[in-house]
Amino acid sequence: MPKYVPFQPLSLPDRTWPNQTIRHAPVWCSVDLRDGNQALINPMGPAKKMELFKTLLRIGFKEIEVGFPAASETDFSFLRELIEQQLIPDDVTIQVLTQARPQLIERTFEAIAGAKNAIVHLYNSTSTLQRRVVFRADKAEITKLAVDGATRIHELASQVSDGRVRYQYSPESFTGTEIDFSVEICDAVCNVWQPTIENKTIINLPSTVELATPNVYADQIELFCRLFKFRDRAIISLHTHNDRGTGVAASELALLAGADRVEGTLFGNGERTGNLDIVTMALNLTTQGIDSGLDFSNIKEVRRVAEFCTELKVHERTPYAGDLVFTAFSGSHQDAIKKGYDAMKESGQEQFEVPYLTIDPADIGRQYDPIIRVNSQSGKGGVAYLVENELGFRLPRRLQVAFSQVVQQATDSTGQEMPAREVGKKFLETYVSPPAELVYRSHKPLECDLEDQEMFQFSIEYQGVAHEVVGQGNGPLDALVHALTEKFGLAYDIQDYQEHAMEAGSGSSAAAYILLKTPEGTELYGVGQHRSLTKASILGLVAAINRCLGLSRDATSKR
Ligand SMILES: CC(=O)SCCNC(=O)CCNC(=O)[C@H](O)C(C)(C)COP(=O)(O)OP(=O)(O)OC[C@H]1O[C@@H](n2cnc3c(N)ncnc32)[C@H](O)[C@@H]1OP(=O)(O)O
Ligand SMILES: CC(C)C(=O)C(=O)O
Ligand SMILES: [Mg+2]
Repeated sequence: MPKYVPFQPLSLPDRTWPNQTIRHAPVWCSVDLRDGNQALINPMGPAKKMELFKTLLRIGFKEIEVGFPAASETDFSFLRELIEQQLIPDDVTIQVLTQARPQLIERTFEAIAGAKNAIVHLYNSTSTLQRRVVFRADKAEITKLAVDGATRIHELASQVSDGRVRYQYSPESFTGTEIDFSVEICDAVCNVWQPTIENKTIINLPSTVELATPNVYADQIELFCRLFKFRDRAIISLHTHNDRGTGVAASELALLAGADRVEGTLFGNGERTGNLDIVTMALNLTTQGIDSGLDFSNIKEVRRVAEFCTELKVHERTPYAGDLVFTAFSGSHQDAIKKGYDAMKESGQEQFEVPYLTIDPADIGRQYDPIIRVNSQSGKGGVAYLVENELGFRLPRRLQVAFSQVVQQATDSTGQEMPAREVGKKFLETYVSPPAELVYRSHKPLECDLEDQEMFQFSIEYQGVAHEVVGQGNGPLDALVHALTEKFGLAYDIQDYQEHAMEAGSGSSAAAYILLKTPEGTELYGVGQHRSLTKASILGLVAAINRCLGLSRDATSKR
């Protein structure tokens, strides 16, 4: 006998769910304070429970499972505090879990006394495995347990006069239960509760343990809905766990299969590998243009509260909320993200279309400036994005390539990420203010008789000595190059010149990019920035010359 036996999926060749799409949000129920809490190393005390409860209200949950009051004094008194202090808004229903045991049910009703709206959630396990090893009971005995529990709940609920009590039943371990038996036991419970179209019962079909691929769960839900006699008088609820890492997928596919409601927790906290991550599922809907009804516009705050209350960290790669999910390290991703943002800016379009990003980080209170980070895997796109973001320089393509090599050398040698500010600093010290043998002070135009030519006098310092040099050319840059060649024998050719106005906020100055070629054929960029475009250009040229001079200094010192 093999140690692991494959799950035997049911046969549903005429399944319809693959042809469906999700068009609206389900009813959400948070089980953070119960299923999430029961799975914590340090279960929440009253203060943490209250903080999380208030956060769940702010997010917009209208159904919240607040505990298992018959199992825990903390849960019981928390519930009493919520009710007695009138902390439950009228449009919010609290839910409480109980096993199908009379004393526990009675204690549960004591806990909810005075609540305006409550769901009493009854469960018992129905799977073949649990029937055999835990309950050692046959189907009839398991059904009797559920029916007796449902009956006691019905009796106690009929005595409640000051609030509305709704019913929920979970055939726990539904995924490991034969569908016929799940239907049979849910029908039996509903025969007791007699739901109506106006007063539906919630039938929660948990993937208590995720045993198979998510499509199998969807088949189970679709078939259950077809066979269940009370389908029209029931709200079909999902409750997935994440043992195979597909808790979200299973809930999404099962919604296609006809479910109406979903239980889960923030960031998927819960037993073992966790519950359904409601944040992910809700924001997946947002990315499809569907209003989830939940507010995650400040996801950092939601995460802070969840981490504080559960004492568990949200992983860096957790969808939407993780530290690294709006960060692209690799070059081609960075390049594409930059181009995507540029294209959106240029076209002014509202539709969010940026490669590699499914959601606008700003919509969930995150910023996109730390999206791009630079390490040795990065390329020109990301490096250029950071320089533009940090300093306002829009680098010409060849300069992007050149600077990304400078950054790569630095990150390769340290093996570390280079933070945005460091990238900016590296850019400035490499291209804008490299070590200066030549310093520009000022310039003034002189009379020039030659057509298409201009003459200038430049005040400069070269190797620590002040000079006045005169040169002529087709503009100030050409004139300075000629003056320096004549006076000091500095023979560099301008290969490329580009400029742009810098965006408002950076002092409405101009940036100029000068590519110089040395007599040996090396090409080096210099960059200038100034309120005057002419001065920005001269400063860029002087920076490029200083880089050329630095290169020959290095070559001499190596000889
Ligand atoms: C999948 C889920 O998340 S289910 C929710 C699980 N959550 C919790 O259990 C929360 C905390 N639970 C507890 O503190 C305890 O289990 C209590 C207080 C509820 C009950 O405690 P105890 O009575 O000491 O017993 P314990 O939990 O060990 O009980 C197991 C017994 O209950 C029976 N049982 C288990 N679940 C159920 C159920 N849903 N309905 C009826 N009986 C049940 C078992 O068969 C077993 O019976 P046995 O003693 O005859 O063998
Ligand atoms: C109590 C039930 C719904 C549960 O938590 C589960 O089956 O996972
Ligand atoms: Mg659960």
